[in-house]
Amino acid sequence: MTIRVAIAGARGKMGQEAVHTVMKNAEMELVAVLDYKDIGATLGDTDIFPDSYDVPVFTDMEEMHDAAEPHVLVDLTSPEAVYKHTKKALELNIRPVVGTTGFSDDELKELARLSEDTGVGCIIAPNFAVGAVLMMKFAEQAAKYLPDIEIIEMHHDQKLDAPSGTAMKTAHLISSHRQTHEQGHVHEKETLEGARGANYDGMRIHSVRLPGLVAHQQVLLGGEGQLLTIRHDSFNRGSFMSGVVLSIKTVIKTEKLIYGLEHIID
Ligand SMILES: NC(=O)C1=CN([C@@H]2O[C@H](COP(=O)(O)OP(=O)(O)OC[C@H]3O[C@@H](n4cnc5c(N)ncnc54)[C@H](OP(=O)(O)O)[C@@H]3O)[C@@H](O)[C@H]2O)C=CC1
Ligand SMILES: O=C(O)C1=N[C@H](C(=O)O)C[C@H](O)C1
Repeated sequence: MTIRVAIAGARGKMGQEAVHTVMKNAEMELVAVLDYKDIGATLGDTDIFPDSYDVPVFTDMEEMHDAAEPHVLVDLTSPEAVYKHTKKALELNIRPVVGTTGFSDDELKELARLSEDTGVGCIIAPNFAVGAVLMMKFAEQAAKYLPDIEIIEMHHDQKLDAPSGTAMKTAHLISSHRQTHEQGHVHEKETLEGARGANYDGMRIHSVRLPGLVAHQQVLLGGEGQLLTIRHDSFNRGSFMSGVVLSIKTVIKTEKLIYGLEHIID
């Protein structure tokens, strides 16, 4: 069966890479693009893609569903749009593969419930790069032995959400093996607000935003006289594409919400 794929956010940095990836994949067909702006009738009408990319563009998901009948919606948009898109897709029986970050815990719970109720599979992957998933898993394991942890995530300066979805997911995984405890000195006091970063169960998360960066994270685990640093770098957005392809192929066989690529990689 050819998997009929739609992409939301196709004009973006990740979206462009995903468009080319799906177009090149023999097991998939890019049948539609969802945008919120009028960018022309097809992707080829934009300056970004070759004229030959005659993929229809829709601004309404229901219209897209009726006309293009996609099996999967890959969402690479913005924290503002993603919850609404994912919910709507589940209601329309389109399986979401979501790379967009910035969900609240309540939104994730609500989408998991909706996916379970409808039996429509959904994959939400805060990071599609296999190396990043390994970094998170290694940190999760190491936290059992070195529970004092600070996460430093570093991204390009166009990123809208902070902390990154990867940092949030890392903290979430680690917290399952680490007793909640405050770190640093009990009388510690910030003389400049934010100096100690965000507090997740006592773990600190620091977000760096600079031009030139793509996506990078270090997990620092401190112990008596020692420091373990687990680091991952994505130098380009090609690093995420094998995870996008795997997620599209997996979501088709899934009937519930899966949060994190670690649940689907071998
Ligand atoms: N899971 C993963 O591995 C990765 C996830 N990401 C995440 O993916 C998301 C996109 O990242 P990136 O490509 O860098 O961001 P970009 O800003 O480059 O791209 C987002 C695109 O989505 C468009 N967009 C915004 N709202 C809508 C909407 N309602 N419908 C359709 N399109 C919309 C934007 O259009 P306009 O600019 O005109 O508003 C833009 O073209 C982010 O949340 C980022 O954190 C990024 C890399 C890897
Ligand atoms: O915005 C990005 O670029 C990225 N976003 C994801 C995140 O928030 O973790 C994944 C990756 O870090 C790149």
